Amino acid sequence: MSEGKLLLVEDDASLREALLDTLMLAHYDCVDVASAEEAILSLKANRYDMVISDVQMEGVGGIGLLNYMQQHHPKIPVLLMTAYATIDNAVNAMKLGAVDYLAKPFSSEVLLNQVSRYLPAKVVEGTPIVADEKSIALLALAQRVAASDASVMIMGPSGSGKEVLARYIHQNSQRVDQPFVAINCAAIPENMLEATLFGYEKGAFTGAYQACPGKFEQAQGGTLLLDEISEMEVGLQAKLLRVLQEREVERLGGRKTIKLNVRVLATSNRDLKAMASSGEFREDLYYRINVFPLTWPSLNQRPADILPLARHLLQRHALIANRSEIPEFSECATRRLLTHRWPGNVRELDNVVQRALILSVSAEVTAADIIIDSQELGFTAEVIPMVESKPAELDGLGDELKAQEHVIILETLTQCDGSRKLVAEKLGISARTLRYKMAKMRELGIQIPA
Ligand SMILES: Nc1ncnc2c1ncn2[C@@H]1O[C@H](COP(=O)(O)OP(=O)(O)OP(=O)(O)O)[C@@H](O)[C@H]1O
Repeated sequence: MSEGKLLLVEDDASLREALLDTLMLAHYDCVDVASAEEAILSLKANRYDMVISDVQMEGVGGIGLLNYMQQHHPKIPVLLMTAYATIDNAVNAMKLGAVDYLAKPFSSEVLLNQVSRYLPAKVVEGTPIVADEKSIALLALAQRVAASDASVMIMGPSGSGKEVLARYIHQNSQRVDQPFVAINCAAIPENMLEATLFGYEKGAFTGAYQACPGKFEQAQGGTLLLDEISEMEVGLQAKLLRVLQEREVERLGGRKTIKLNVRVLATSNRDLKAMASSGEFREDLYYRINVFPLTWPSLNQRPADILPLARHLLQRHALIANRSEIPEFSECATRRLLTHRWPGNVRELDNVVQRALILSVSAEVTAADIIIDSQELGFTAEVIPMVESKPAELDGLGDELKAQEHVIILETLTQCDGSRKLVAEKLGISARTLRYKMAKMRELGIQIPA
C-alpha cells in the first residue's frame, strides 16, 4: 500500500488547521506550510506525492507554485483551492496543469474524495476507511476513547464495521502489543459459551479431557471483544457481570481464582437499552459495559464513505488476487454504487466489489460488472443524481458525538489542571488539533478553563 505524502499550502491559519485535521484523521501523511515560497523550500528537501494549494496568497502565490511544479515536478499532482469568485482562474490553472480545483467552501468529504482519486491513504491494516464527516468524527472519538481503559459498547447495523472499529480501538490503545481476542456470543452454542469464556479444568464436564484457559485468560493484558453480546442468555450474563466486577475468573470445575487485567469491548446490532428495559438483557451488565457507547450509522447514512470504501476494497481484493493492475470504477459504475441503499452495509459492498473484480476484464470496472441483487435496489440512477447528500436525521448523531467529545476535553482539562500539553498527550491528539477543537468550542459559547 502506498505511503503517500501530502504538502498542504494555505495562508489562512484556521482553514489550514481544519484541512490538516481532516487529512490526518483520514490517515494521510501531511505537511503544512503557509506560502508558496515555503512550499518550494519544502519540495526541495522532501519527497511529496501530492500538493494541495490555495490560489490567492501573497508573493509567488498558487499559480506561481503551479508553474514551479510544472518545471521541476511535473508528475506530482497539484490540487488547487480557490474562492468561488475566481473559478475562471481555477479553470485556467487546470489548463496550466493542476489536476483539479476545489471551490471554497467545500466539505471534508469533497476534499477527501478528490485526494483519494490521486493518492490512496496510508492504510494501517485493519484501520477503518472513513471519509464522511460522521465517520471521521466517530473515528476521532474512538481514537480518544482508545487511550482510556474504559469499556466500550459498539453499536450499529449488521455489516457496518463494528469489529473493525473494535480492532482499531485495541490498536490505538496502550494494550496494542498484547492480545486482541474476539468471541462471537451468537456463534457458539449456549452450553459451550460459558466454558469458552471462562475456561475449564480437566474433567469439568463430559469431554473435558484436558484443562483449557478461557477467552478472558487468553486476552490477559490485552482486549476481549464480546461480539453480539445481546445474544448471551441471561444466566450467563450474571456470571459475566461478576467476572467484570471482581476482575477475576474461575475456570469451570476449578477452585483457583485468576486475576484479570483485560479491557472489554462489546458489540451489538440490537437496541441493547430497549432490551435492558424489557428485561431481556441485564440492566446492571448493560451499564457496566456501556461506559462509552460508539455507534456506526448504516452505510446509506454516510454516503461519502461509499466510494473510498469501494476503492479500498477493490484494491484489497486485487492485491489478494495478484492482479497486476488495480482497476478503477467507471463513472457509471460509480453512479451505481452511490445510488444503491446498501441494506447489508459494508459487508454487502465488499461482496459486490469482489464480484465486480472477478467480472471486470479491463482496467475499468464498468456498471455491468456491478451486480446488485435487484430486489435490493432502492433507487435508480436516474432518480438520484450523484450528490453527497446527508440525511437530516444524522445531524442529531453528529451533535451527540461532538457533545461527548466536548465533555471529554473539559474533563481532561480539569484532570490536568488546564495543561494543554498534558491534555493533548492524554487524549492522543496533537496540541494543534486540541487548540483547533477548543477554538471551535469557544465559538459555540463553551467556557474553557484558563
Ligand atoms: N470502515 C471500514 N473500513 C474498511 N473495511 C470495513 C469498514 N467497515 C467494514 N469493513 C469491512 O466490512 C466487513 C464487515 O465489517 P465488520 O465485520 O466489522 O462488521 P460488523 O458490524 O461487526 O458486522 P456484524 O454485525 O455482522 O458482526 C469486513 O470485511 C470489514 O473488513
